[in-house]
Amino acid sequence: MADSLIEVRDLERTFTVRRRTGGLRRRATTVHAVHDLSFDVPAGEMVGYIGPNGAGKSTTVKMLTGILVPTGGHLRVGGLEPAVQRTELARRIGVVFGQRTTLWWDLPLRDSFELLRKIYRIPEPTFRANLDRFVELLDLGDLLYTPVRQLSLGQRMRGDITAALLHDPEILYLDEPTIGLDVISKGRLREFLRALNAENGTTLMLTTHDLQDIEALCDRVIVIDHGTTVFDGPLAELHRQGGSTRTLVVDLVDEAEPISVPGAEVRRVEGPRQWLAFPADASAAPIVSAVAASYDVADLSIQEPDIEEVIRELYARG
Ligand SMILES: Nc1ncnc2c1ncn2[C@@H]1O[C@H](COP(=O)(O)OP(=O)(O)OP(=O)(O)O)[C@@H](O)[C@H]1O
Repeated sequence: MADSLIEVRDLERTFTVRRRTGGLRRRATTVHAVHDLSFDVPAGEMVGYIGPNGAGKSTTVKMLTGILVPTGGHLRVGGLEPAVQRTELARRIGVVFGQRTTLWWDLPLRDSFELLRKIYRIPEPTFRANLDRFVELLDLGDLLYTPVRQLSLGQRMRGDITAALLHDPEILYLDEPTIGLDVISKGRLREFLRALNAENGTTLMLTTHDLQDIEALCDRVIVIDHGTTVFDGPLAELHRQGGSTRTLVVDLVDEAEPISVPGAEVRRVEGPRQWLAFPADASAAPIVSAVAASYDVADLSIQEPDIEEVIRELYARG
């Protein structure tokens, strides 16, 4: 695809590992961490890259950032070959790892940022404008002179995100950015990332086990398992393929027999409350009308499909 910012074709990465076969013997075996992987990401997209443990997510991101060399296939990021043009690529990408920091542990945040300015040769006006903007948006003002090791996880994450964005990267890779954060911090971070994408057009590739991150941020999801794509499409399509359902929760005025209406099926009854499942891509309106027409209803609510369930099914099938 001509206008893809990230182009991955038939990508392969194998590792040779020596496994004990009993006694002192070891036999070399080949692990296919990434196998026959293909996808494209156009500029400005927010993509969720998910899969079970050991699926090959980190290996893919390491190849995309040039840390690892592919053993086969084709890979271009912004027209560059990551492992060969790693320095050039570094100026165009930002990387954030939820589990470890790229900041200098003993230095105040401000000094870490200053070092990054020098490393990336960020022009002074760009640096100052970006720093001011992110410090304000991420509420870092009071923390600039605190050594990184004294920051809480949420504060450190905001520092790491600022560090990854000071040089105006076109692509931001985020690996478990909300891990360990409380609900409020997660929400603020997601809001910030949405705004970054909308205002700067930054392409986001998000690797996470937190599917709420995906639901909050990504229109598109790539699911990999055993190193290869098992799903690539909109989140809504993932729900559809997973055969997922929405649930209409009906509170009747009095207890009654299970409700019988076309297009929905009673899954549970507890006193006057009944849970009716219907296909996630169907409209709730005719079901709500049918229930209201035939029963005395005190209250109604709709529960959205459980994405965790959908993903679990997909992994189980793979
Ligand atoms: N340096 C390495 N040497 C040998 N095997 C490796 C190496 N790096 C990764 N692997 C193997 O490749 C496979 C994919 O690993 P990878 O770390 O990419 O998975 P992941 O999807 O990121 O998993 P997680 O969600 O647990 O982080 C695993 O089987 C892993 O053991």
